[in-house]
Amino acid sequence: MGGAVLPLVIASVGVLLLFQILLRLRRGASVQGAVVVITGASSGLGRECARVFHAAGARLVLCGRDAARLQEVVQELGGNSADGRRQTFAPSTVVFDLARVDSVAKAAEEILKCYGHVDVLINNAGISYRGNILDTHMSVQRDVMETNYFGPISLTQALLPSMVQRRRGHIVVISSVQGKIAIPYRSAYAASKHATQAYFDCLRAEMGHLGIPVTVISPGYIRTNLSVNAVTGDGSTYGVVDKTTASGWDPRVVARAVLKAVRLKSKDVVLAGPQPTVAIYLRTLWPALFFKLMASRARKEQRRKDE
Ligand SMILES: NC(=O)C1=CN([C@@H]2O[C@H](COP(=O)(O)OP(=O)(O)OC[C@H]3O[C@@H](n4cnc5c(N)ncnc54)[C@H](OP(=O)(O)O)[C@@H]3O)[C@@H](O)[C@H]2O)C=CC1
Ligand SMILES: CCCCCCCCCCCCCCCC(=O)OCC(=O)COP(=O)(O)O
Repeated sequence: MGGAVLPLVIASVGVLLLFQILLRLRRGASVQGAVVVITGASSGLGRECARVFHAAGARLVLCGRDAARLQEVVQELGGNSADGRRQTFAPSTVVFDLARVDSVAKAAEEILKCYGHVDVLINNAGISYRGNILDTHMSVQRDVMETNYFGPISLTQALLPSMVQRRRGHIVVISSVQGKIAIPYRSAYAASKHATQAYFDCLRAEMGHLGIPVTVISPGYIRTNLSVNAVTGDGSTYGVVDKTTASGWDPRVVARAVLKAVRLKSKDVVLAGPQPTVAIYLRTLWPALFFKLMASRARKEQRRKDE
């Protein structure tokens, strides 16, 4: 009996490893020719997603507030071309401010006019925040929520009926590790990302029987302009490249992971190192310890500011 255990364990580990390898090798559905809308495509992760999805043959609709910066991306990606192996397409652009809900419905109409339908919507645009709650204007709390939450959900709800009608489509949202754990001095940002996680989890459940997948992607720090563009408690721009941002993941790596998640129709993806990943588990499994660690982090940061 004892002699049979070892081979059984070895065989089980072997099967598990094989399963892991097969999971990694999965490529999923192609995005060749798919109509992919990317918000916040003028910089950072959105711009890298534009590069990656363009190279994979997607027909892009790039969105942002700044027409000139979007045109730079279009110029860089180039016109229609076919190299025998893959056809790529010149992107279209739609310029609008996600924080102005009235402009979002009009923008959705414009987006639909580009190709008549949308296959994948990537809600990527967002803004971060730095400040303590005591000194933060209520208007800042609302503004961050408009850009990061109400904007993306308005665009999603405006494009969803055409997806439901076609029984085809895929909704993706770039949330953050801070959609799963709340860290000090990020109230507006973490709250907007927690709301995002909740809304798109509800949407996934509601769209399940209609065959429209919903993917929530939660990255850790990425090397972009997010901290430079962040808003502070009085509404001014933070304007600093934080060390955490500067030492974050390469946006090209994150963009490739976004493409993979779209191809595999993944439901929920965390793209972060061991610390944030452990913190996410700790928040659920040992909340008392997590809260202690966050309080200590807040004290340290306050001391640093006071010095
Ligand atoms: N960088 C990081 O460490 C992390 C980032 N993320 C998330 O990744 C996403 C992309 O951010 P990232 O690339 O890092 O930051 P960037 O600041 O480089 O890019 C943000 C993009 O969002 C667009 N944007 C901002 N406000 C609005 C608005 N009101 N209306 C329309 N577009 C807007 C900007 O376009 P423009 O100004 O041209 O209008 C810009 O293209 C965000 O949702 C962010 O929360 C998640 C985890 C970590
Ligand atoms: C290996 C043992 C680890 C023990 C775990 C201790 C808990 C450590 C706390 C870790 C907190 C991680 C916070 C990560 C935040 C993050 O990645 O945010 C991503 C962003 O959205 C960045 O936006 P920001 O504007 O804050 O730069």
